[in-house]
Amino acid sequence: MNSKTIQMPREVHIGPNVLDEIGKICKNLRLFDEALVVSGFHTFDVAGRQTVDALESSDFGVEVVKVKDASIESVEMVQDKIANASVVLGVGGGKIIDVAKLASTNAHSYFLSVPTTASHDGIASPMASIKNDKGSISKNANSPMAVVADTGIINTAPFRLIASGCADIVSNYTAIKDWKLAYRLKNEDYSESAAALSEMTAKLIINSSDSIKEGLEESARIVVKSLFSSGMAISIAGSSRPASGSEHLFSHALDRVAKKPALHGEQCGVGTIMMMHLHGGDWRSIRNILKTIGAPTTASELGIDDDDIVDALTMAHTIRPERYTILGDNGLTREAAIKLAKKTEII
Ligand SMILES: NC(=O)C1=CN([C@@H]2O[C@H](COP(=O)(O)OP(=O)(O)OC[C@H]3O[C@@H](n4cnc5c(N)ncnc54)[C@H](O)[C@@H]3O)[C@@H](O)[C@H]2O)C=CC1
Ligand SMILES: O=C(CO)COP(=O)(O)O
Ligand SMILES: [Zn+2]
Repeated sequence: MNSKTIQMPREVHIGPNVLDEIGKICKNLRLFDEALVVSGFHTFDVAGRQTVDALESSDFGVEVVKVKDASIESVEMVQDKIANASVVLGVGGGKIIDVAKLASTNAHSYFLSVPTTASHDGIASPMASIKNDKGSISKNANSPMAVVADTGIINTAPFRLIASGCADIVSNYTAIKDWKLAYRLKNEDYSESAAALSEMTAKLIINSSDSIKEGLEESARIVVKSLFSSGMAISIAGSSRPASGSEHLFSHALDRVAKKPALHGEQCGVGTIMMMHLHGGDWRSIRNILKTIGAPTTASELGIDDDDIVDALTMAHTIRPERYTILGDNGLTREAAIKLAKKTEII
């Protein structure tokens, strides 16, 4: 039996105003002197400035770099700025955290994940989804040393972002079905524990769907903890397989074809409805759960043209050819894609 290394965050700080403690958190982790804060242009105002102030009040020298996308160029730009920083902090949404995560890995620096929204399950995972002109590449990275999730800040984000995070978790259902299929048909490595954790996390969100409401700090806390658990399933598996299957391939394809893509989790949620149908599962219950949460369930709710949905369905299998899913090696024909999207009332 070959050996396996599982990386997980050492600490998770979750609650209102934990961001004010980030300087002390870094010192307790034996991180000193210089820090690099990576943020988005908007999220710097949301939490980046506050992060800098808290670090400086703990005698850190702080440099700031702002990025706008999750491209390899952004990763390299951040990497070049790490220099003497003992720690890199990603303060923002999924793209910001992924860029900071991969840049710090490449520069052999420590990384702290400071999510400003609960919209994706990359806050604690050891993966970074980097975009290129062909789509999205899931790259191995180091898990964050710590996650500092200020639910006071996360709770003030537009509720659409939290609903998107819930949809990203619900998508674990079809991801696991695809993973089991690849295990049976292609003898792909499969982890029962990672799959069980991933499915349990999705079940938790489904069972809480009635109580996840806008403006409730408790809702933000429930979703952050679920996103964290989903990230742990990715850690145990050593890949994004427990949380990323055919529904994610559809979302990554949409990112390429849509004029204005929706949020990652929103697209994955709609993809889950259709892929659950392909798996012969209860797609209507997935749709009802997403409706209860307040996540999109149709092309028009995503703000995406019907043709783009069909185009993304027909090219999804090409996004990551090595990842076998219900889409098979040749994917959907255009006619089958139209039929699927209509049957599930996406278009
Ligand atoms: N590495 C991993 O394991 C995973 C990575 N991902 C990646 O994460 C990305 C999706 O992340 P998202 O956060 O959904 O999208 P995003 O990072 O593209 O955008 C988030 C948006 O929300 C805004 N925002 C963030 N916090 C806010 C706040 N408190 N108030 C107001 N606005 C706020 C940001 O300015 C930005 O416009 C995708 O690239 C996806 O591939 C998703 C899941 C797992
Ligand atoms: O989005 C993810 C899990 O929710 C990561 O998946 P990818 O590996 O498809 O980028
Ligand atoms: Zn996802």
